[in-house]
Amino acid sequence: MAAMAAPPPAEPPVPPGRCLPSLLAVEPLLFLATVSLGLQGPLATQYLWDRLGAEHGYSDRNGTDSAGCGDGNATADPLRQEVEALVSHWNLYINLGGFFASLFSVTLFGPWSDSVGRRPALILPTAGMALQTAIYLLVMYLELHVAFFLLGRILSGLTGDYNLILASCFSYVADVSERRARTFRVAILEACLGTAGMVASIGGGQWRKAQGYINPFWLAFAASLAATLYAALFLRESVKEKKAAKLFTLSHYKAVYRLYTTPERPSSRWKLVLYSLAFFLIVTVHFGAKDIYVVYELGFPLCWTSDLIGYGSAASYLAYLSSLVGLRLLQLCLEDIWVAEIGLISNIAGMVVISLATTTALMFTGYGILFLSMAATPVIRSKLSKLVSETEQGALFASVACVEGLCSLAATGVFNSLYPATLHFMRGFPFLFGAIILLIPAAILGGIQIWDSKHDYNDFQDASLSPAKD
Ligand SMILES: Nc1nc(=O)c2nc(CNc3ccc(C(=O)N[C@@H](CCC(=O)O)C(=O)O)cc3)cnc2[nH]1
Repeated sequence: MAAMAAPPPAEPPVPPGRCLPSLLAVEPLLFLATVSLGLQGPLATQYLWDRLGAEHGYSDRNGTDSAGCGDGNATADPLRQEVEALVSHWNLYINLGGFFASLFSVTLFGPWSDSVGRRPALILPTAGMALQTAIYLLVMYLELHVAFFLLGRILSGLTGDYNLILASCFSYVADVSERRARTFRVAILEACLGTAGMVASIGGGQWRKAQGYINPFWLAFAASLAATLYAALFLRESVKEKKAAKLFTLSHYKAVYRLYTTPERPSSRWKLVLYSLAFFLIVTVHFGAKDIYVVYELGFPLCWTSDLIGYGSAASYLAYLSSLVGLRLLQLCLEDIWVAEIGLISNIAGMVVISLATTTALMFTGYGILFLSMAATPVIRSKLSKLVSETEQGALFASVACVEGLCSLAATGVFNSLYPATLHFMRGFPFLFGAIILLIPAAILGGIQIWDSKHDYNDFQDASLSPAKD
């Protein structure tokens, strides 16, 4: 693609008359919000288990951890099956409620933030998350009906939820980064996400075992409140030309629609669609694999105990950090898109090894091979961001956040039903399936790059001109 002569963005001015430090880093906010989310998810599921189990006279304190190793006794208990079904139904209602509420709000607030600035679009969803955690705490203290979980999630969904936080953070980074440095800045943000996930999942699990739900949930509340205060008091605005804009108008939805229908250049339209498709497939496979790691590791022949499962989870989160380092090093000698291809190869190879893993050593080898697997998504995010103008970043990342919400639903649906259906002929089949699916984004990214380089060749009519790097 020919380099557009975009000037590096000027640092946004510090608002006059503010005495508080004004930071240009959105990373701490994403870290706090992700810790809060990462603590809440498993704790809420576990709470549902114990509450619904107690209501139905089933008292297995270990809940989901005690699936047993290959003997099938634990899963054959009809009461257990009933509770399992209830928990997964409630989880599904809560997730669907949150998804549909945030679908409307993210596509409203995202484009709105292109006019009024990113800070309002960060304060609102973090406050919504704090409200949700507060409602969950009330449910736990007062033993209210679990349907209040759904209410809390829908209220948080209406303020944009975690999806809007992600969208606003990535738009923020796009606002403040130079085009060439963007991929790495996006990767840093993703690494924050991974580190926070690791802290929350390992710390949260141990803490719950020691003290129950309430205290870790207070931390989740504190983390989302801290994120809100950070956005309100410390974060500097990144949108350079703010203007007042009405919130409740259809024009915000139209801005998202326009992205895909009337982009600056004709070729941008199908590139947006293809990159989004590649993003959808990659993230769906990642979420889907995450969903079934634990059951896969608990079952025969791996039969992992809870501490090994903790190490496995840590290893899968480490991929965010190793991918960041790998991306930086590979960027020294390769174009971004080839770094993404290497990331996908690492992902495919790792998933194949995991699908065949019969021993602990082989399983960890698989996790090891996945060390570059998180390098592809920052490249795609950065490519997408460069296809639209500076004033459309909010709209773009809002649509990417919706794609990510869809990934979550698709992954849960496909991988959670594929696993039990293929258990009898190959336990690791869903991982192999994921590896095969990843060939599609690999082909899409390669195809676009080859098309781009041919296009540049035609434009310049000079075989010696190398394609511009962005
Ligand atoms: N089915 C399912 N499984 C999950 O584990 C899950 N986790 C979340 C928690 N939220 C999130 C959101 C974003 C990222 C994330 O890492 N996003 C990066 C990279 C995506 C990737 O390459 O996998 C990003 O760029 O958005 C992780 C967890 C949401 N839905 C889920 N859905």
